Amino acid sequence: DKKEVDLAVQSAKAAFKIWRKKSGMERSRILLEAARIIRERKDEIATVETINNGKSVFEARLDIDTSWQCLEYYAGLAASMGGEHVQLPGGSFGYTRREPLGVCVGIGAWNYPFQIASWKSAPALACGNAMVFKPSPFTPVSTLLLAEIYTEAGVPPGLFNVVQGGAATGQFLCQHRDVAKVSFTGSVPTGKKIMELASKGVKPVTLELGGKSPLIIFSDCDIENAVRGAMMANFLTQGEVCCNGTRVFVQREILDKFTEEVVKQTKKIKIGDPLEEDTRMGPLINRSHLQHVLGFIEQAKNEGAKVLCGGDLCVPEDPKLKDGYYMTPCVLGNCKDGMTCVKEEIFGPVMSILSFDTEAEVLERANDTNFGLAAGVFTRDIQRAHRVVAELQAGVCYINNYNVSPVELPFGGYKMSGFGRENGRVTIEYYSQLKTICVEMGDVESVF
Ligand SMILES: NC(=O)c1ccc[n+]([C@@H]2O[C@H](COP(=O)([O-])OP(=O)(O)OC[C@H]3O[C@@H](n4cnc5c(N)ncnc54)[C@H](O)[C@@H]3O)[C@@H](O)[C@H]2O)c1
Ligand SMILES: C[N+](C)(C)CCCC=O
Repeated sequence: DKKEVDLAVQSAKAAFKIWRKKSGMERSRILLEAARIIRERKDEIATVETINNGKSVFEARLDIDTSWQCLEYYAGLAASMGGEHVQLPGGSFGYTRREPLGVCVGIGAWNYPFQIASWKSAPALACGNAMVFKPSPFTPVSTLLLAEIYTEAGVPPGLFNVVQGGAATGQFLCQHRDVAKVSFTGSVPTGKKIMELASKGVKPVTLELGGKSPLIIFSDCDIENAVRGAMMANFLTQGEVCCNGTRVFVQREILDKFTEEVVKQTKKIKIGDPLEEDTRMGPLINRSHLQHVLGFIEQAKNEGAKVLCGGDLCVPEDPKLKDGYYMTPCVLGNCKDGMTCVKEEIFGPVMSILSFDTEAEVLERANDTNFGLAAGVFTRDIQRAHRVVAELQAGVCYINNYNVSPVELPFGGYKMSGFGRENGRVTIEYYSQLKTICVEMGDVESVF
């Protein structure tokens, strides 16, 4: 509630006073220690994440890898954050300092709970800020492990605080007068509300929102690779991934061959207990979301799409899983641009296949959306690959791969998929502010 939010912010504010005085090297050492502990506890954290979210433990381990890698990356940058020196006439000069913002708020979605908390807190802390983080109420647990780890690694108590709650708690955080910035990951409707709330206090925001990304498969591609790419683009974390390439545009010459192979591979995905080593798809986040996703498939059928596989409620054989929120991953054929399944973010394991003939046509159709988070292209023609990504209206573009996320590269959207970035060097700019200092070496030349 409001009182707890205030306590968390005050505690972060007190810790910020200590943390901002530390040198970049000192902050770096503590972040590296936190990264080491995450690596050491990787299996345990991944297990908690699987119980938290339902994704397979195999995949959760990959999320934990990108989390400690992010801490290591910003630990590496912490000591080299600096400004510039500018010479002015008469021996005068100016310089800039890159300074932290203060108490930053992180608000997370439920699909990558530990990873989102790490991707926000690592650059925030590296820049000298404190953070109060609110995970989704559907996945409240794993972020607490991150707080425990930061404390064990040596950050001042309160520097990374976790508050639990839903929309009301998030609103208190966005409106708090001692909060300097809000970084949000979640849906477009919530992102708009957060931007509005933050604007009242003129607080900068980073918005990592939803998507409906295109994946373009040209007939000269390596088909096996393209099929693997399309699987990566659609079925990680039960399809509950913001940057998924759910509009799969396939050039007509290879449509049948590609579709046959993608359906074959989709049917092979092992669904079941996400804690088992060979499971590759667990349950969706909750019953209402499962119904929501199944509803999109019904609507797709009504609008003329053809279910090529999956799309059904799934009851695994294991009796302990009978009430789980499982569904079979779905491939939809005969899709057209105007269908709901092609236009709206489904956030479930549903791939829509569309055919195309020419490069110009597919670019026009791929960009015909309000979203702009990601896009992909599969081709062996390197000139075409670069020409196409230059035209795609998306913040993250993949050539001959999809949904990999090296932390060295910035991640974030165009258009209604948000603004600001996570990861990469540029994110330092989103968690710091620039101070200009102008130094006079002569006398004041007053105009009065
Ligand atoms: N671009 C990205 O990096 C990225 C990553 C993951 C998920 N997403 C997007 O997130 C969405 C799914 O996640 P979700 O269902 O948790 O999203 P959501 O918008 O419902 O909730 C996200 C977070 O915001 C909080 N919240 C809800 N209403 C709020 C309000 N009025 N003020 C402040 N906080 C509020 C929630 O409690 C939760 O912590 C999808 O649209 C997906 O594409 C984007
Ligand atoms: C790690 N991925 C797959 C690129 C997902 C990033 C966060 C999106 O929901």
